Amino acid sequence: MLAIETTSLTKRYREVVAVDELCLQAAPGDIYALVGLNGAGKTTLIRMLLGLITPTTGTARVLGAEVSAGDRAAWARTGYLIDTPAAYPELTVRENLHLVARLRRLPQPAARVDDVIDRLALTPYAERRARTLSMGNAQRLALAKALIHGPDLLILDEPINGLDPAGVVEIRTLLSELARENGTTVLLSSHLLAEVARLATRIAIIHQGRLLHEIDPRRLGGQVRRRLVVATRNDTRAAHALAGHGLTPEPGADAGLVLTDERALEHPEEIATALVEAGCPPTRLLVEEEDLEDFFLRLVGQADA
Ligand SMILES: Nc1ncnc2c1ncn2[C@@H]1O[C@H](COP(=O)(O)OP(=O)(O)OP(=O)(O)O)[C@@H](O)[C@H]1O
Repeated sequence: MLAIETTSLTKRYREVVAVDELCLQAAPGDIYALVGLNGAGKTTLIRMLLGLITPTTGTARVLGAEVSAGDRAAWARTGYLIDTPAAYPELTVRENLHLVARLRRLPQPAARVDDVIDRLALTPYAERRARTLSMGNAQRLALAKALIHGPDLLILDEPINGLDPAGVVEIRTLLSELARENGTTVLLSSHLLAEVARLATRIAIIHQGRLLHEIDPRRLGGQVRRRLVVATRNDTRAAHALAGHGLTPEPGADAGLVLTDERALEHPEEIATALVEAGCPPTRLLVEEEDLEDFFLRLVGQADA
């Protein structure tokens, strides 16, 4: 059974198509990341998955059941964080969490609250009023509320916004553990692409409401562009020598030469040897790889062209 499955899911607001015939699938234990420019449709998708808005056409299934507003069974197994972290400002962190535990009618609420405070490193702030929390700790409290009932599915809109670098690492570790050890499925949206590349098991690039590309980050290496950057003291001579070996050097943006020939990328040492033999040894030789950000911008740019 899939944790999330959408079939031609579409949401229109008058002339705006916020989500357009979207077909996505996330398996249990996936950390599925949605990335896209502002207005790409990520939040609209998340709201449909949570039953907060109804699709114009198409369907969404979550944990095996079609999403419908007010479905308590699905709500009991799902945790979510959307919009700005909302907590009762005058209540303490612990009181806020007790309230959620009571609303969800959890057995042994005090133990659950202690456990989630500990998991999210909120112990030093447990007796602080929510309004006095820093943005990062407010975000931790919001995550604690999403996690308190041990959900099978976590839906998180921008969960690492506002966290400091240490906080980002903590949340990454926590989400990875939940997915790996408990089989929790995590669907998240984020603009922090470097972080997404580390955390996610699948990445969906959403553009103008459509699924532009789906990536397995472990195989990103097979999909991104690579190039060999060579610097020498005499680029004209070096270019001539490399062309003599059947290669196609291009001038680099600043200086030096750029090669994209497969042979050059696989065997940069042959390039070094050829340049030494031609009397212009490399002062720099580096295989550069597009990162997720470059890859994302290139795909989005191509889609708009
Ligand atoms: N209630 C609404 N009424 C009209 N248009 C809307 C509504 N909600 C969203 N939209 C439009 O739908 C499109 C998708 O918006 P959405 O908020 O889902 O994007 P997003 O990918 O979450 O963006 P961001 O990264 O900025 O949060 C945008 O063009 C937005 O203006």
